[in-house]
Amino acid sequence: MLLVSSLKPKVSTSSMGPFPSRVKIVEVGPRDGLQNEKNIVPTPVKIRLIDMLSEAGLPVIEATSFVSPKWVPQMADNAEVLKGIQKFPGISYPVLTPNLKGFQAAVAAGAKEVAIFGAASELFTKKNINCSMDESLQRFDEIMKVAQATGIPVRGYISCVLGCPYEGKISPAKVAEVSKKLYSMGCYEISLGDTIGVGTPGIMRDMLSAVMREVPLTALAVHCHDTYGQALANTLMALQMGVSVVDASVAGLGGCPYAQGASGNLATEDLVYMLTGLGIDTGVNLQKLQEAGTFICQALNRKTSSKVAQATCKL
Ligand SMILES: CC(C)(COP(=O)([O-])OP(=O)([O-])OC[C@H]1O[C@@H](n2cnc3c(N)ncnc32)[C@H](O)[C@@H]1OP(=O)([O-])[O-])[C@@H](O)C(=O)NCCC(=O)NCCSC(=O)C[C@@](C)(O)CC(=O)[O-]
Repeated sequence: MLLVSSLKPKVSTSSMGPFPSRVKIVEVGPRDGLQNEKNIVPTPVKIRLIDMLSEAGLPVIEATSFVSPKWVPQMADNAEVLKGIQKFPGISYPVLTPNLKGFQAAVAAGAKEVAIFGAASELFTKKNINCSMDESLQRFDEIMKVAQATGIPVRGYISCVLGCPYEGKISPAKVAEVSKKLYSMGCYEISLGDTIGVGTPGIMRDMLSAVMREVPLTALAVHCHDTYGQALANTLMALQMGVSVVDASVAGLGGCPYAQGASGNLATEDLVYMLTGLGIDTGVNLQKLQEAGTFICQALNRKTSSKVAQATCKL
């Protein structure tokens, strides 16, 4: 016979409130989803994908990144992509900028919002953007000063929040410290990335509890990769703790080229399906989103990683 005490959840639920009534989905497929693709995706395909995602009603679509083309050749057509997409009213099309050079190129190509990207790991920062964490913050500060002077909102990413491919475990205190720095610098939102998808809901809870002491909940987003099949569960934990901004990638595409072992992001289709089931509003049309997923998978000659798309596939 099972004792009642053994049925008690091990995870404390003291920090959990009701789910948010609305969730903002940040679609990262065109950038995070494609950046690791070996074969260069034709620019018109990238543009069509973003237009289809706009038609599906995603409120934020990360369009590309203004990084070194030697480091990430797939994003070398950043200006053409940004200039070529239809800009739907009410939808933001942010781009990644690692330094002032990238920021200036992005603005010249018409970017109205950018994202800087740091990490809670010294080794990952070196591998990803070739500098120390302190140097990265100096570069971000340079971007922030010009962005604030020109009225460009800046989002901040922190990678490796639940584990690092080079350093292993990352303490919640470290993530909280970096989050506080980026928020104090002026980032309007901090996206917490489980870059290699090693986290579990308990670790997510501990990390978020620490970050929430430094940054208002309304300024936090989660960005989960699905390497160990935990992305949806980790996201659900974040939602239960009050986070209302979630990054996801159509068809579950994605992965950072400088994070060994990184696999795809949480599939946007699966996220929308779960949120709809919970009665949480996203403004996204699942049917149109799936059409975008089918389009990009056909273009990449790839099977979708979205469970929802697999389940509803007519073939
Ligand atoms: C940061 C750098 C540029 C430093 O790279 P570096 O080699 O140290 O840069 P440098 O300043 O010494 O310059 C070297 C060359 O790059 C050029 N350069 C310099 N900056 C730029 C720029 N912005 N755009 C275009 N070109 C640039 C520069 O002009 C020069 O050109 P050369 O004289 O040799 O011809 C490089 O390390 C880089 O581009 N890294 C980007 C890596 C990347 O994109 N990673 C993936 C995104 S992060 C991610 O996926 C995680 C996330 C956000 O999704 C969240 C999560 O899941 O955790």
